Amino acid sequence: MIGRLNHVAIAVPDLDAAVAQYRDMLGGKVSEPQAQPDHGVTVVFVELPNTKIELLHPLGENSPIAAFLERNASGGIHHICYEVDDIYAARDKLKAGGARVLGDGEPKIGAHDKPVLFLHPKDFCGSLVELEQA
Ligand SMILES: C[C@@H](C(=O)O)C(=O)SCCNC(=O)CCNC(=O)[C@H](O)C(C)(C)COP(=O)(O)OP(=O)(O)OC[C@H]1O[C@@H](n2cnc3c(N)ncnc32)[C@H](O)[C@@H]1OP(=O)(O)O
Ligand SMILES: [Co+2]
Repeated sequence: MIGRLNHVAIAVPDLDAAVAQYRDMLGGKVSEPQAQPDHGVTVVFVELPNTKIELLHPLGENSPIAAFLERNASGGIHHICYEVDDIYAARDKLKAGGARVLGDGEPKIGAHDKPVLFLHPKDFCGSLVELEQA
């Protein structure tokens, strides 16, 4: 069911510093910051030849990454995003298998303008999983 690795997300306390580090020290190709108010984050993508790194910074009052950054003051790997061919079929299979689909269970439009869903980290080896419609 899961396909390509779309991105690995890193929550960062200082987005400008993270962008400078990825661009200037690591030589990465970085995007402009994109506000994602529906997701409570601002994102910057670092494009690698085989995947992307998503730098995440909280946006707004109830950001879902706020508690994570409180626990990880210097930042940390926050989620991994796999592509799936049919996000509704994937969701239904996961729910039937007892996995917790976060939020109201309906896909939201993600940073690539495609539907995304999140799965509870406690159900997947302690790692928050994002699924993105391929
Ligand atoms: C733009 C879009 C895109 O790419 O298209 C995005 O990525 S948006 C990216 C941002 N959006 C999301 O993350 C949406 C889905 N995320 C959520 O709904 C939330 O972040 C939760 C996953 C439910 C966690 O929320 P919160 O940290 O407030 O919950 P909590 O403090 O009660 O934590 C419950 C337990 O899960 C653990 N926990 C929390 N976040 C975790 C993470 N990212 N990775 C691994 N473990 C994690 C905590 O340590 C805790 O474990 P213990 O109980 O053992 O202490
Ligand atoms: Co993501």
